[in-house]
Formats: sequence, structure tokens, C-alpha cells
Amino acid sequence: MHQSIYHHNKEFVLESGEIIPSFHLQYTTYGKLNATKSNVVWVFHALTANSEAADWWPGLIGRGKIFNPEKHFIICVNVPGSCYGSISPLDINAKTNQPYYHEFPIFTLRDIVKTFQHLRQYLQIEKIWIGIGGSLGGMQLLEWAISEPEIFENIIPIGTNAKQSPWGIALNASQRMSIEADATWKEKSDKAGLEGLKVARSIALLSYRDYNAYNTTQQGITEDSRNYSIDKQIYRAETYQKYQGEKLAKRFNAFSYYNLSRTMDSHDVGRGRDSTETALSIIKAKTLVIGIFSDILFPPEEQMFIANNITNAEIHIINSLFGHDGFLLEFDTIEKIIGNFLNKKNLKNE
Ligand SMILES: CC(=O)SCCNC(=O)CCNC(=O)[C@H](O)C(C)(C)COP(=O)(O)OP(=O)(O)OC[C@H]1O[C@@H](n2cnc3c(N)ncnc32)[C@H](O)[C@@H]1OP(=O)(O)O
Ligand SMILES: N[C@@H](CCO)C(=O)O
Repeated sequence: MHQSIYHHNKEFVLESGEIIPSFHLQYTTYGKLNATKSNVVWVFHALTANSEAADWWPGLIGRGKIFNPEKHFIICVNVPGSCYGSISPLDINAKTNQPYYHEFPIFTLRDIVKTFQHLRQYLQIEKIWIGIGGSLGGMQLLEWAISEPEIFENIIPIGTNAKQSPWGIALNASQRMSIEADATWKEKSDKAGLEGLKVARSIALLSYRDYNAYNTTQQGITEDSRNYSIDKQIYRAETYQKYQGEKLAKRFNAFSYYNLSRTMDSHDVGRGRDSTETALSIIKAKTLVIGIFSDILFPPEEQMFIANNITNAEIHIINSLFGHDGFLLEFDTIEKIIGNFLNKKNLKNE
């Protein structure tokens, strides 16, 4: 594993028209580029992950796995706006000499892809054998496969969409409202909005799981409250929500979260390209779309829409108890589907 930072010390114009003096990207690589540079696997991470893809996708990336550093050159880049090493709201704004905080510009998916294209050129990568990503990662992948259709040989978008849905926007807007309602949110401090962030994660989690998941894992009351009277009992589903909020607040910040949710809401591969369908039809890569039946955030209909509009795309919808988060947990099933796809297409995986 190798971690690096790419510094782009030139002005960068965002889709909004805002100009930033420079940007930097934290990226992690596993394995080596082969002589023909034909073994690149570009992994795109989701909302709160980082560039260390083998850590959060251990069932897919690693020695003996389908994406194997002994054979492949695997790269994952932390998205601009996130808090794991790339340009972020906590960085110093050269114009004010203060952290950006609330002034951090929104990177659209198209802006993110443009920063990745600079990194690709810097690394002298001409072709990407496989691009793969779930959720926000899939959004990056689709946007890139449309803006540079010659670059990707194969793409595997998972649990994602081509345009953020009103449902997704409503969920993100509610999460932003919870951050805005935090009395500390207006403060210029790294810790501003952390209580609101906890609530935001709790709201988000409801869309990452579903009714059955909670029924299966969060029945009943906590051990501690077993002898309490009925009005004082504490429900496991409640402590779960609270715990998940606390857990995120320990490793993330409200500024990155707020901004990345705006990034997601701006997602529309059809913007300025006639229509979403037309945009998807530009993709030339062999495409495997994977969805999850229990995903209520990016439901199977959205996966079918993607597959129906990309020439010869293959689609699989899998079962998972974990809803949307199934893309981070159903390794065995996903690995098998990818393996079959590669075999069927006679794609060498050497
Ligand atoms: C630096 C970094 O860490 S970034 C990279 C890591 N993060 C990422 O990659 C982001 C993507 N990953 C994720 O979103 C998550 O890790 C997932 C979806 C893969 C898995 O989610 P998890 O939270 O581990 O799973 P799950 O929903 O089953 O919850 C289990 C946790 O809740 C706790 N829990 C379960 N039920 C309850 C309850 N009733 N009350 C309180 N806590 C509970 C468990 O003890 C466990 O705690 P732990 O995480 O400290 O071990
Ligand atoms: N659990 C994922 C959900 C977003 O797809 C994350 O935290 O990044």
C-alpha cells in the first residue's frame, strides 16, 4: 500500500464559476502498474469513506481477492470536500488565510471527476481496466465514464444513480437541516455542528437499512433497562441510532458532510447533455450494474434505468439484509458476480 498526495498548484475553475487557487488529492495505491499499463483498477469511495479501499472493501481488494495487488494496480482517491486528506473545508483558504469552513465551494461530481483526470494524467494512466464504485462512488464513476468514454474498458457501478432523486435530495436536505439546527454550526471551529452531524447520520442510517434490517437486529430493549419501569425503558433501536451518530462524529466533521451532501444533490449526468438517457448512452465501457433489492435509497429501478440506457449493460440485483449498505458488506456475492462478468466477457484478470 502506498499513500501519496497530488498537488495541483494551478487555478481550478469549478462548474459554479468559482475559482480556487489550487487543490490537492490524497490517494492510495496497491500493487504496481504493469509494463503495458493495462491493469488499472480505479475504485471510487462513498460518502464517509477514505482512499484506503482495502480497509473498507476487504472482501474485494487484497491478496487472493478479485482485485489483487499482486496482479492489479488499484487506486482510490479521497474526494475533494471529504476529511481524509484531499482539499477540504478545514483547509486554509489562501484568499483569507483562514480555514474555508462555511465558505468551502461545492464540488459537483463533474468537478470531482476533473480533479481525478488531472491526477490520471500526472500518473500517465491512459486506460482504466476496471472502474468500480458504490453510491457516491458510482456517481463519480458514471460521470467520468461519460466525460471520457475512451478511458474505461469496464465499469461496475453499484447501488447508485445517474441523477440524484428527489427522495435522495429530501433525505440530504433533512440531514443538512439537522446540522443547521445545531447552535454551534455558525461557529468557525472544526467542531461546529457536531451534534447536528450525529442526527444527520441517524437520519441517513434509516435510508441505508430498511424495516426488515431493524426488525432482525434491533428488537427489544437494552440489557441495562430490563428492570426499569415501562416509561423508562431504553429501546435498542434508539441506542443504535445514537451510537452510530457518535461513531461518525468521532471520525468526520459537519463541514465535509454538509458539502458532500450538496455534491450528491447536484448529481445529474444529463445536465447540459440533452438528457440523462443520452448521457448514459455515451458510455463505451463494458458495464456491469449491481443493485440491491432492499436498497431504499438507490432502489433497483434506478439500477435498471442505468443498465437500460448503457449499450449491452449487464445487471444483477442482489439480496441483502443491510439495504443500501449491502454494497459494503455483501462481498462474496459481489465478488462472484464480478468474477462471472469477467469470465463471460473473456476479460483477462491476470
Ligand atoms: C477512518 C475510517 O474509519 S473511514 C473508513 C470506514 N468507513 C467507511 O468506509 C464508510 C463506510 N462504512 C460504513 O458505513 C460502515 O462501516 C458499514 C456500513 C460498512 C458497516 O456498518 P457498522 O456500523 O459496522 O454495522 P452495523 O450497522 O451492524 O452496526 C454495528 C455497530 O453498532 C453497534 N450496535 C449494534 N446494535 C446496537 C445497539 N442496539 N445499540 C448500540 N450500539 C449498537 C455494534 O456494537 C457495532 O459497533 P462497532 O462499530 O463499534 O463495532
Ligand atoms: N455507509 C456509507 C453510506 C453511503 O453510501 C458511508 O458511510 O459512506
